[in-house]
Amino acid sequence: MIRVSVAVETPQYAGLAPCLDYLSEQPLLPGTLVRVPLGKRDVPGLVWDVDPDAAPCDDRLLKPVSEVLQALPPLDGPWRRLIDFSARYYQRSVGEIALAVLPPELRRLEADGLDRRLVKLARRPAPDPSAEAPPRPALSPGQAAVLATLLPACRGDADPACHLLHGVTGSGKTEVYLRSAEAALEAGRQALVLVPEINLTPQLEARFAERFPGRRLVTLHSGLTPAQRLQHWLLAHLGQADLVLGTRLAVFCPLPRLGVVVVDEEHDPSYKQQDGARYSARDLAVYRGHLERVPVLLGSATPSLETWLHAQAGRYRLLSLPERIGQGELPRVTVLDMTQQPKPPAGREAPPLAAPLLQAMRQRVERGEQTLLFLNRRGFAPVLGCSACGWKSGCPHCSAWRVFHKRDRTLRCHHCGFADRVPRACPDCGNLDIEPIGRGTERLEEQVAELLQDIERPGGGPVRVARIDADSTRLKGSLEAQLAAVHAGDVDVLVGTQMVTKGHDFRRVTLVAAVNPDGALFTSDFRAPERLFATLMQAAGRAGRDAQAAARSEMWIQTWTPGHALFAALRAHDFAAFAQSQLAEREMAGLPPYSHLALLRCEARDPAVAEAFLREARDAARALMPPELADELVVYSPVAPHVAKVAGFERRQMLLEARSRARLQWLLAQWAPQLGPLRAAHKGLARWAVDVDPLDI
Ligand SMILES: Nc1ncnc2c1ncn2[C@@H]1O[C@H](COP(=O)(O)OP(=O)(O)OP(=O)(O)O)[C@@H](O)[C@H]1O
Ligand SMILES: [Zn+2]
Repeated sequence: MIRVSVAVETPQYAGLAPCLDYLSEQPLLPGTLVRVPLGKRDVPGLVWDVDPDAAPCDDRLLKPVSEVLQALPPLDGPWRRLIDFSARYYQRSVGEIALAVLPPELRRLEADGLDRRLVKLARRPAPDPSAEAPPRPALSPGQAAVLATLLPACRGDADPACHLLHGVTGSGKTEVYLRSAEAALEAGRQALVLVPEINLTPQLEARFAERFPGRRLVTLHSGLTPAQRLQHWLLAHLGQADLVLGTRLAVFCPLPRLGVVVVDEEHDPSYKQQDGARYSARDLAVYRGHLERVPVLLGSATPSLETWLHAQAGRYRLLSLPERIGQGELPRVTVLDMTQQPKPPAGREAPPLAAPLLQAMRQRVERGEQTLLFLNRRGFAPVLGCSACGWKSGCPHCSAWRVFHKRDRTLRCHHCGFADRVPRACPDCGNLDIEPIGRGTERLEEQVAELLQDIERPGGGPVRVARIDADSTRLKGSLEAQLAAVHAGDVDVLVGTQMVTKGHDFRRVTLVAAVNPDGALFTSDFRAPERLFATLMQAAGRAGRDAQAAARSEMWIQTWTPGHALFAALRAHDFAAFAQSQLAEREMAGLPPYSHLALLRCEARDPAVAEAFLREARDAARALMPPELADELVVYSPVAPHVAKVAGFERRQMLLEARSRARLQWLLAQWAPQLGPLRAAHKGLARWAVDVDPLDI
């Protein structure tokens, strides 16, 4: 019998070694999928590289491997190094990450089941390699220049590097992705393309499928059925899929012939996983490129400040597309000072849209063009209140208001999901006059239809108002149908949340308006201005994408803080200026990307339990710190986050801040292993997790 080291899904804090030892009758290559006994169960595991520093143990105590899934080629060395790195960096065990990123179906399968799947897969017809692709557009001069730098690396003829493709909205970044992928494919390699949310951009998938009809394209995201996900993953791993288009989890997809990694909208927060191993797929994509010596292409009109700083410092190669395709202009930005708008009569609510904006919308309707209204709040009203006694629709389980949804007459908590019917009268005083306070997309949709009801469309009939948000797109296929209606011109005004601001190539929209985006600025998160700027710039980018209409395209912003520097930069479409001013502020304040953070989060029913755990964790971290590092590493005391109570659990968090990534990693490597045992001493603690490079603070 031969001893093998196996990664199984045990959390790091369980106090077990990163991999467990088992016995096998035959030698097993690292990366082989096996099933092994653990406790009373049989669990999936991956044979891992033997750690030369591991303590020797007695073979007589070891159990044999239960089953070897021979039919699956072993996961290769670069894949295992990516997992090793992720585990180390995000403070998880190797097995926790390695198994968690396999398709759930694969983890369940036994050897027979896997064999059957593979036979079935082999019977699938391969795409016809002679299928003809539609003619490609001639490159713009900007695209040609960018590709001259990129293509040699995608073919494998030049040194790989990480590139930032900073291209304004509508500058044709997708065409650059397509050509980069094409170069890799022609060199016999595979391309990995990451997108923030695949369902939001069915257009992108369609464009890739259309461009490469003779190639096999697979998608990987959480919306697939377990069987589809396994099938797509297998095709990638077996080298039969040439292109993988997926969300953050696809960064871990095994690709034996990887040739290029593209990360579209690299600034998007959804690249960061918010539970389990809280990894950043964008950051891991960069690491993977480095590891496998393939070029990485990060694309955005509004890069994250982390990426922008890397590009400025020359660590990433900066490629720019400063102009829209067809020399189309970017929309003219108007900042509407809401403090200067006429006051409504006493006792009346101000209208949702200021008169000049409404006028601009009327013009669009009359010309048969579309307007997009962006309001980042779904539901009818964020709160319901009683004017007599001051009662408000709080959530009994969270420190948050419940949102009034008019369509099904419910009050719903967007944090814990708790919902019930809207009361007929105030639950506290019985007053019948309970009113919505504020406005969400549902209400805006209703109000816009009312405000525009007196105008006639050129085609006849009333103005058609539609809404796209998480509520209107709950049913499968409904988002695609609604987007198709917008593309077909069957909608005059589209009201929506962030969902409508991202990535869509709307050809008929000439006016985009942000209705009161200020709220986003008044949070304690230091990234709030960066996020809002990106959102507004992306939203503006949905207007005037048809070069012929670009000159009359506009972006309007209704704001109570028109003096904010963010709006001046937006008016000038000057990302660089905005980034520079934000970076200067961050540097002064010692915030990322000039410092590096880790957060320990936890929750308990009793806040005292959460706080006691964090206080001890804090003291443990401080005890580890040599005095000479006092100004390089700061360990903060526990605090409550913005929404402190969710679903009956009190949340608390504590922050570690370091001058350098290496220092932070050094501290984490010693501190994190202490947290498991520490947690055991705090009965009543429900959950806890270390979040390295947290996004929301
Ligand atoms: N070389 C080209 N010739 C003609 N049309 C092009 C060319 N490149 C891109 N386009 C078209 O220009 C439009 C905008 O391109 P694309 O959607 O790639 O922009 P983008 O930079 O990704 O924008 P965003 O950041 O807003 O998503 C698309 O309709 C695309 O088909
Ligand atoms: Zn709640």
